[in-house]
Amino acid sequence: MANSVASHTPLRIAVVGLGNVGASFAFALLQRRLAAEIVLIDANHKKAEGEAMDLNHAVPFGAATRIWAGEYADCRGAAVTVITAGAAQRPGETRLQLLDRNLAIFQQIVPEVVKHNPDGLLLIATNPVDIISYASYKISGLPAHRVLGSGTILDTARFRYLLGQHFSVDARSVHGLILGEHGDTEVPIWSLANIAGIRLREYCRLHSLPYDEHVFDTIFTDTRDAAYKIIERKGATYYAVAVGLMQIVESIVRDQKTVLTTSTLVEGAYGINDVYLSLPTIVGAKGVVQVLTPDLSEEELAKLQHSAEVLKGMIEGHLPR
Ligand SMILES: NC(=O)C1=CN([C@@H]2O[C@H](COP(=O)(O)OP(=O)(O)OC[C@H]3O[C@@H](n4cnc5c(N)ncnc54)[C@H](O)[C@@H]3O)[C@@H](O)[C@H]2O)C=CC1
Ligand SMILES: CC(=O)C(=O)O
Repeated sequence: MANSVASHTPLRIAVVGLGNVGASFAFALLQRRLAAEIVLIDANHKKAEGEAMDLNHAVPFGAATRIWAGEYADCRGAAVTVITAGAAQRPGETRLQLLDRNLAIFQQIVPEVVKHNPDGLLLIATNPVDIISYASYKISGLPAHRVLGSGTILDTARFRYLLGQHFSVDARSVHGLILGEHGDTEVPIWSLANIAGIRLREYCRLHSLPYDEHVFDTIFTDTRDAAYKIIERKGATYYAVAVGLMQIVESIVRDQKTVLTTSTLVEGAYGINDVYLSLPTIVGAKGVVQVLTPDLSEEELAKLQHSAEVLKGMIEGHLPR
């Protein structure tokens, strides 16, 4: 019998925008050895070239990955195109204030990506991420399950970290959700936060700890305002979001079906329609596999609906109809 070599398409991930977030993401992706090929695209091609050179010099230390600075045509065949291009917040600036600048950039980028890669997924990190993800869905014409935003994955991680610190429990064993906008109207879901399935109020009772509303309020405001505090100190945030993006990509390329608080199109859940925001979402090879809708308290539901209204107001005021 003649030997045959199975045809094999190398797994390609494209990154558009090689600033703080894009470069950190590419580095995390390389270390995780998730992709055979990583193509780096930036309006500043020299920046992409520099990042490709630097990352390639890490290849002999472990990960056999082909990395290069490319053009949009190189998005062809990419399983996921991760877009982190655009303006970032300056100290004191809100995410929503970036909208018009980043919308103009996405009106150029998304058609280019989709022209060369109509079958891949888009993963957006650029802020305001919920509205830019919604705009990308509209501009691309792709089905919504193939356009995801990083949403509140970072806020959920910050929340779990701070709760872990408070309770002296590994953050990975603390379960909590931040839903809604990745931004000022995001909602902490206290009613479901738990350690080993034990709700926090009960956990405090069992361990003779005070359930101090003031302390928990501070944990939430520190979660919500973390980006402002980091940007004030070091100018930008990038490591944690990069690892979060890597986790989303991992769940896609390995079809892991991890539940992540990605930003996705909401169509009817909690009475919310036609807006991208974060709900717990099963993410797999096709992108969004299912959006989960756990029972929320009345207060949480009202805050989530308010968050949706704020995002819809921004969409109506800024996106072409
Ligand atoms: N979703 C999240 O949780 C987070 C989102 N972000 C957002 O990510 C975005 C990027 O942040 P940084 O990397 O810190 O910014 P950065 O300024 O370091 O990098 C932006 C990159 O985009 C490139 N770019 C600009 N216009 C472009 C175009 N038309 N085509 C291709 N590339 C273009 C620039 O050349 C630059 O390399 C910002 O909107 C920021 O707010 C940042 C952290 C967390
Ligand atoms: C910049 C941003 O969106 C964050 O760190 O949450």
